[in-house]
Amino acid sequence: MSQAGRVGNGEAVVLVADDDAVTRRLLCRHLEAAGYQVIEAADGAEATAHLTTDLAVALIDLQMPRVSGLDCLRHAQRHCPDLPVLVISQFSEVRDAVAAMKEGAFDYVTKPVDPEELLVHVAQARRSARLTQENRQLKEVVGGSMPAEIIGGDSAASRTLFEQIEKIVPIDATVLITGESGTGKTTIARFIHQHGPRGSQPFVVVNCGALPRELIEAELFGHVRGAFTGAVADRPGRADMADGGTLFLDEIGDLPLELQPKLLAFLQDRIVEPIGGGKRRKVDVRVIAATHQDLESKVAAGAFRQDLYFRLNVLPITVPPLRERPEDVPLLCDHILRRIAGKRGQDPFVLREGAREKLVQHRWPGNVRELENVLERATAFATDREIDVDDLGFAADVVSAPPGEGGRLAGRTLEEIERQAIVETLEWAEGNKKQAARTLGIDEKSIYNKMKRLGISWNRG
Ligand SMILES: Nc1ncnc2c1ncn2[C@@H]1O[C@H](COP(=O)(O)OP(=O)(O)OP(=O)(O)O)[C@@H](O)[C@H]1O
Repeated sequence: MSQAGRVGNGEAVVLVADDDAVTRRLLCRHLEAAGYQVIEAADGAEATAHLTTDLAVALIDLQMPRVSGLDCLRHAQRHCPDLPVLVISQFSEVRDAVAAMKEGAFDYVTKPVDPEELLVHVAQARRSARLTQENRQLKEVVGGSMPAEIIGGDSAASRTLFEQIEKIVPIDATVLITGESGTGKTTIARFIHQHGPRGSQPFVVVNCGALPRELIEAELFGHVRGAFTGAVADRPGRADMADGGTLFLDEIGDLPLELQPKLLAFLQDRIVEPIGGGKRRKVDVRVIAATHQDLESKVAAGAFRQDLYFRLNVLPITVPPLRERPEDVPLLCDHILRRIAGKRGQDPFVLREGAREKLVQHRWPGNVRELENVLERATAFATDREIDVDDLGFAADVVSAPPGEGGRLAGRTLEEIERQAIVETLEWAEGNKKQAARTLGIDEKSIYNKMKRLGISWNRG
């Protein structure tokens, strides 16, 4: 059961999910009186069906049948990460509410809910979500104007890469950047944008791998009010926001097959057509796409359209993995260490010779991002300004053990075994956490939590 109330309070829509009809009605009445639109859900399953990015706030009771409040919260975090969730709990369940906050709930309200308090919480949640969203959008748009530095050039592989980039920069055509995770594809995309003819215009990112499939089209092309459940206002897409500048399609290999014809049509005529039949608008954007996947194999396997691949692959760039350009490691280390010290307002760190050698020899399955993480950690733990091998925190024996050759399990702690399983799977998945999580049979959030707990520094950002 769901119903919309009267429009007001900036047309903000609040989802109220509670199986207790009396409480639910009461909450709805308070919110409607304050001018909010309200959508009701009588259990967790109904609530998850209504969780969309167009909600302003979700109020979710922790104890609900079918799908628990905690699972609704998790669903919200996966599908609409910017949506603030307020959990409702009995006073006696405050511990659960606090646990929900640890999982990402914005705040909690206890039953019986005080109307004044409720409205304050909802207003705070909205304000905070708006700030986060604006911040992120700003970062994504103006991020293109923060100078992108590409360090390297001591290896033949990176010299060839730099020559390619230099040639591509002034040509205002579509670029396809391929390479393992963490090799610098996004950095190169920004660099090309900044130094090319559109450098003063926006650089707008759409991460096709991070967005749930049902949201990608709306993010790209926008939607009109009423286009789908929860689309309560017109919203422009990122292709619109990029007008005049560059649209960066990250993880293009993850674009679902059913959306590929739409992107192809857009690449052909640059016309943005919002979902729900809004006004068609021509935009002027340069497209740069990137992927860590082998698109040719995906085409051969029927998972990526060949015509789209050809449209994207106008100016191809392949970024070599760091292990194929070890000569670049010292340069990168100096650059990263300078950046870390600058950020912390400290004097530069010095890499001792042994540590430098170790870093050059490492295979870097997570590439430059892994190198950054290792150095961040090493500088945090170094007792003086000098970084030694021990500061690198390589669980060397574990990390370098090839998959399946980790030795006998008996005599080792579960934590060690878990750590090894994660590290090896990440290596195998070339740093791709989504893929590693899938292989390990856990969800993506769990792999992040486990990595944090076990101190594995393999962040993809
Ligand atoms: N050549 C380089 N010079 C300086 N910094 C670099 C270079 N390559 C990568 N980096 C740094 O490494 C990190 C990862 O780079 P980036 O995000 O561009 O990689 P990516 O290939 O886009 O990764 P993913 O596939 O995971 O999105 C960034 O912090 C970036 O600044």
